[in-house]
Amino acid sequence: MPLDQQTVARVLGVDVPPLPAPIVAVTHDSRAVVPGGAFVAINGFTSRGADFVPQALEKGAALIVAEEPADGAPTAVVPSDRVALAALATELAGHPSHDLTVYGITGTNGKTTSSYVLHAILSAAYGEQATGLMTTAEIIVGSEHEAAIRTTGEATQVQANLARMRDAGVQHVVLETSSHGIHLHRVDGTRYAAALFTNLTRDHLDLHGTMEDYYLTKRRLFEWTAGPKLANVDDDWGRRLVGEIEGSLGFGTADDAAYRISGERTEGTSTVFELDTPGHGRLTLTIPLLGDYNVHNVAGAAGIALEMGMPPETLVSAVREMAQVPGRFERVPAAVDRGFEVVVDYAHTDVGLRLVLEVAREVAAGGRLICVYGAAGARDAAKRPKMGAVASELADSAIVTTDDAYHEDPQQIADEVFAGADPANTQVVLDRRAAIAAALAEARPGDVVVVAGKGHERVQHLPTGDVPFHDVTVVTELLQA
Ligand SMILES: CC(=O)N[C@H]1[C@@H](OP(=O)(O)OP(=O)(O)OC[C@H]2O[C@@H](n3ccc(=O)[nH]c3=O)[C@H](O)[C@@H]2O)O[C@H](CO)[C@@H](O)[C@@H]1O[C@H](C)C(=O)N[C@@H](C)C(=O)N[C@H](CCC(=O)O)C(=O)O
Ligand SMILES: Nc1ncnc2c1ncn2[C@@H]1O[C@H](COP(=O)(O)OP(=O)(O)OP(=O)(O)O)[C@@H](O)[C@H]1O
Repeated sequence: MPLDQQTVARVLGVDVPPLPAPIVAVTHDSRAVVPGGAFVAINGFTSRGADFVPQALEKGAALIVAEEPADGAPTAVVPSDRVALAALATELAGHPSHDLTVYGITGTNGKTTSSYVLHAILSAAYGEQATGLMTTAEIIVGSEHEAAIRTTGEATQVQANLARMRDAGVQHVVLETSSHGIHLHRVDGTRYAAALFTNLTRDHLDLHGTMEDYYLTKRRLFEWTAGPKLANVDDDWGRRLVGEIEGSLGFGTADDAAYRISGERTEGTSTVFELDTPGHGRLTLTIPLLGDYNVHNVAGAAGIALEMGMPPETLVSAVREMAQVPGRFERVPAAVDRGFEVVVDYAHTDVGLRLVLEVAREVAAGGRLICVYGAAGARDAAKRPKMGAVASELADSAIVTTDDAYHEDPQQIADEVFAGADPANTQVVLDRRAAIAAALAEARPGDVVVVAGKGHERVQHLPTGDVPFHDVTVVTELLQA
């Protein structure tokens, strides 16, 4: 609903200049301004929103919102540009989270997988049309799927997607909530009904500086959530969270976990485990996913579902029937004819890489394990040599290649990765397609090739520009060629 001057002033908590007409839209991007809309000029990491005010005015902006007055433009001066953006976006969208049940999932690793698992459980219980999902991989509204750009979009996108879901009749929404999302106020104005914390390991220190700050940022999701809150108590930070936030429960293998995992075993391509629950006794869950970490991902999602009142029978059948998660230990069908396995996985930290290679080693049984991987540019560089060390330790043959280099030199990144690797089993092939081709050429029946780092992604960000690249598609093309 358009916002008149009085409403804008109330929402922002500051004086607002007279408006020619109620504000119809809000954006932080001058290129996306519509006539009669508000432009929030954000002081960014790389540029100043203030520099784009003339463009916003040219496009018909009726109001500028900024931390500093903009010369010659009607400006509402606010204490925080990003807080203001979220407040206006939420008001314009009509506070959609108040009409929805929103499940927030945070943590360093496992957010996307846990989100898909919870979405699958909710879809089984309430029907596909009643559920929605916002993750790194996709945005799902009922039966419509679209590729996502980021884990947690800007507040304008979050609120617009929630509104879209509400208007389409969706009732239950799983919202993957990154620490960037929390820190940069992208989820302000979202009311969470339940929250899940998967774990915390070193990542994103370029934004947070310290692990303590990273933790405190994620903790805010639990502070905001009145309903059920579950954290992984096998993780020290998760344990701390349960201790600090009243009403939160633990899940994991630890004896004191409210939702306790035990008896994990692999049966073919499935994993079976027991989940002791506070309200429904012991459940046996069979999941089409491999690896300890996926047992944790399912246990957390299952705990949240049960805490929210899901019948246990629905949960048990939902996780058994759930589909593969895009780009998470995704097996490429075209490889099966050749007698080996190619697995595409989103692991992009040393911790993630270790986990996926350990599972792949089990799948390989007596075969060789070949790993193609790289590290992203413009992100925490300290993990690069660690990834090199992990790949050399766990794979028989490792090929360092280019991930998303962004503005960084791919050779420089590869050198930093290689510095931690064992040269005896590691080579560098910078071109990602050529690296994958080299790995496939090496593979023999019984081997497992892991292509790590990009998972579901369909674009590679290079210093020379963005190019289409989807690991599963490239592997399939190379195998069919
Ligand atoms: C580090 C980070 O999060 N950066 C975000 C930040 O960028 P920024 O502050 O540097 O923006 P900027 O480029 O300096 O521009 C400043 C302002 O000018 C505006 N502008 C810019 C150009 C123009 O022509 N007109 C205009 O109005 C921009 O829209 C922006 O509002 O604000 C921008 C707009 O608000 C975001 O798009 C941008 O996300 C970038 C694309 C990004 O890559 N973010 C990643 C790191 C991210 O958020 N990842 C998390 C975590 C994923 C995980 O868990 O691993 C995620 O949730 O996806
Ligand atoms: N619970 C977990 N603990 C540790 N590692 C995990 C866990 N779940 C998944 N992983 C590893 O991390 C990779 C990414 O998984 P997933 O996409 O579910 O996490 P994410 O938190 O969404 O990541 P991102 O924030 O980067 O989008 C997986 O491919 C796997 O290697």
